[in-house]
Amino acid sequence: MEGIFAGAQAKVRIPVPSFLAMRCRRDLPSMDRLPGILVGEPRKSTRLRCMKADKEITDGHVMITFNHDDLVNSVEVREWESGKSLNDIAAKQGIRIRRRYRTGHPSESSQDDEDPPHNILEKIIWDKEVEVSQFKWRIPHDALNKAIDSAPPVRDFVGALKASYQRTGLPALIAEVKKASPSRGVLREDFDPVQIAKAYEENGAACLSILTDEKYFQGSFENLEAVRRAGVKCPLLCKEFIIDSWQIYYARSKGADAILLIAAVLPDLDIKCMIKLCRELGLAALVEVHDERELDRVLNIDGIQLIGINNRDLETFEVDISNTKRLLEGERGEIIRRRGITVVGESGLFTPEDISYVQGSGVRAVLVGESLIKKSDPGSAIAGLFGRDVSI
Ligand SMILES: O=P(O)(O)OC[C@@H](O)[C@@H](O)c1c[nH]c2ccccc12
Repeated sequence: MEGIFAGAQAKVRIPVPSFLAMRCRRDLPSMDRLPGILVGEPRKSTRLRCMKADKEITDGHVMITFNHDDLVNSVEVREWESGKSLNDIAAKQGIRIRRRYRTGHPSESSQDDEDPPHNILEKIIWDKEVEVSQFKWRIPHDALNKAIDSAPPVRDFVGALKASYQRTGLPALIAEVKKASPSRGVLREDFDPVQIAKAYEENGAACLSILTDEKYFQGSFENLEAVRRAGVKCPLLCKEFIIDSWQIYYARSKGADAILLIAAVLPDLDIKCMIKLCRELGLAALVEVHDERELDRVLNIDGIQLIGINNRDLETFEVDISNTKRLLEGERGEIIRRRGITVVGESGLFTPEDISYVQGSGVRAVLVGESLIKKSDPGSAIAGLFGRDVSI
């Protein structure tokens, strides 16, 4: 595989997703986890190497054009070229979640035995790495491309949130279709995702969030597809632990209108490239943060429209809704307002007081699961959550 090097002002076209690269090259360096950006043998050269856009790889394939400078100047690329591992690079950005496979290949040694997962989020990610690598081989790229071609059109997720806020004067609701969670166990036994989705829509939800992780949340991509096929008009967020651009294509093929990117898991360059990919596919990206450091990282990335502040610490499960207020105070809140970024308050919202508390902090949308799904009638629980009927 030949590397290409572009001159100072040239554009570098990079094939995404990385799974194609993985099919062509088995000797990828650890950085192949970045979404299709870094391939080749960086240690042998100080020059940036990108995969040559040859026909076999690019046929019928979405290409993303990166400004050459974006890549060369990226800290990750420079560090990678000097031989650092992805986990080291991520750790320098304050990311505590480590990846399981140092080389990116499940066939090679993992760190399970020496140093098992430190917390539940890390465990979820390690399992997800295995799951995604298996899926990628099972669903060939051509099939995925065809599925995307025949997928229903993307709806405007951010537009739906803004319209709802303007209509009601209350934070727009992203109602979560969630059967279970690792922190709370099974939330609802009689779980019919389509029925619940319709009830949420009828009762004023602006958008829906559909859990697709099976192992920890008892969700599925079938649920996402079924809700989309049932004619629900609310735009859909695919609630998945995304670590690879392949998953974004997959979510799109199943009818998602938006995806979630978790800053506690993804290095900056992953977030940048995934956002770019979302734009190419017409998807919205909800970028989730939990603390100031993550928010600062995300605010340094161009093109972010939607930031989620999770009140739940995914490493410890502790929930504290004052987290939203703390993060939006001062200059950070100012920057967000100036840029017109929509902030979503996530998790632990149960009462009209909770809603007005986060609204007062600057939130224009809320993501709510447990407090609705546990009620005998989740649809009519929406009016109870907001203190009034928000469907009119
Ligand atoms: O059920 P709650 O406390 O209302 O939370 C909903 C949502 O915020 C939560 O499910 C969530 C937020 N971020 C996540 C990331 C992965 C899985 C789940 C989540």
